[in-house]
Amino acid sequence: MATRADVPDITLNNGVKMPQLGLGVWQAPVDEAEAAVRFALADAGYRHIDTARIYGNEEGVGRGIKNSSVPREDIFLTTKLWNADQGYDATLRAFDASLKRLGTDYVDLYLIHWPVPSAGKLVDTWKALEHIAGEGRAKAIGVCNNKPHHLQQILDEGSIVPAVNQIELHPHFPQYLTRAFDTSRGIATESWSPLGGTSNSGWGDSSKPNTLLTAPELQRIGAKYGKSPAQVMIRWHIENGLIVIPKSVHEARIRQNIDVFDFQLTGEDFEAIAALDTGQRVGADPDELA
Ligand SMILES: NC(=O)C1=CN([C@@H]2O[C@H](COP(=O)(O)OP(=O)(O)OC[C@H]3O[C@@H](n4cnc5c(N)ncnc54)[C@H](OP(=O)(O)O)[C@@H]3O)[C@@H](O)[C@H]2O)C=CC1
Ligand SMILES: O=C1CO[C@H](CO)[C@@H](O)[C@@H]1O
Repeated sequence: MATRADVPDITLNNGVKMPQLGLGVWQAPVDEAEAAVRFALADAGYRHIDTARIYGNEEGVGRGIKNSSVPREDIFLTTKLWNADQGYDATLRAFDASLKRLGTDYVDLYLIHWPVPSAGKLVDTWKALEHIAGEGRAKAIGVCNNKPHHLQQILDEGSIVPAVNQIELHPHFPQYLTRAFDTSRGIATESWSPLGGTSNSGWGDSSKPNTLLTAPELQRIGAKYGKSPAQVMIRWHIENGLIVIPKSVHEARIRQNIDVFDFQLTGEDFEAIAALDTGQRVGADPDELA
């Protein structure tokens, strides 16, 4: 069984250490999130949880953390500012409300959820995150769903370089360009929907079935190591230096998804996975999400 000691840390650009693998909880109702978080922390060796205001389960995540009996300081907790709360003052209020729901007095990482170009509030919102970081109530701050031209606004007008850019990233959509930009600016890239996402996941017309979890190529690679397609994909993110947050609410899968530290992909495996690039997102294009 994998243990906490198996999961490497990524050192962020401000020196904060972030476990490279965590548990995502999008679409987990509050009670399921509570149970999944408790199990992941207390029984499966996870020390990193990814939630968001918009997931509606911050209370459950907070309770799961408390019930796990793992000390808060040993856990890396991320939440995110929702689009409707952008703007300097609204962000400060939204952050306080998230902390209250989570039952904690700090988060390890606070992220702006979408750039929302049509609102024109990205930089003001970023300045509020800088204020929160200055108070020590977020150990690190970052963004989600930023293309290089969104990040450039923050780099030009902000004082702190984002620690993390959390973006859609999986074998169908490997995001080479944004990854290269992030790396060149010292920003860690974190993969969302790292397994290709949940089928019919609520993205409206852009919702697509998950074809990666049953992909014959990933099954073939996994068979060599006694691993599932999900484990092959998680290993692919890890070996690519990406932070990865697979979501599951099932105990066996939560355990399976952290059991990826006893095998290594070969060059041929990487080539076969690279061939799965279709350029297809499962989620929204950040320039189109208003
Ligand atoms: N910043 C952003 O804009 C976004 C961030 N995120 C974050 O990223 C996380 C992960 O992305 P998400 O979209 O949830 O999708 P994932 O790519 O993590 O896939 C989750 C789906 O895969 C299933 N699954 C998980 N493990 C296995 C396994 N071992 N074998 C078979 N099926 C499995 C889950 O089912 P089950 O639960 O039933 O096991 C679920 O249906 C989110 O939970 C959220 O925290 C996600 C979207 C956008
Ligand atoms: O993280 C995410 C999942 O939930 C949201 C929708 O409800 C998305 O917009 C977002 O990117």
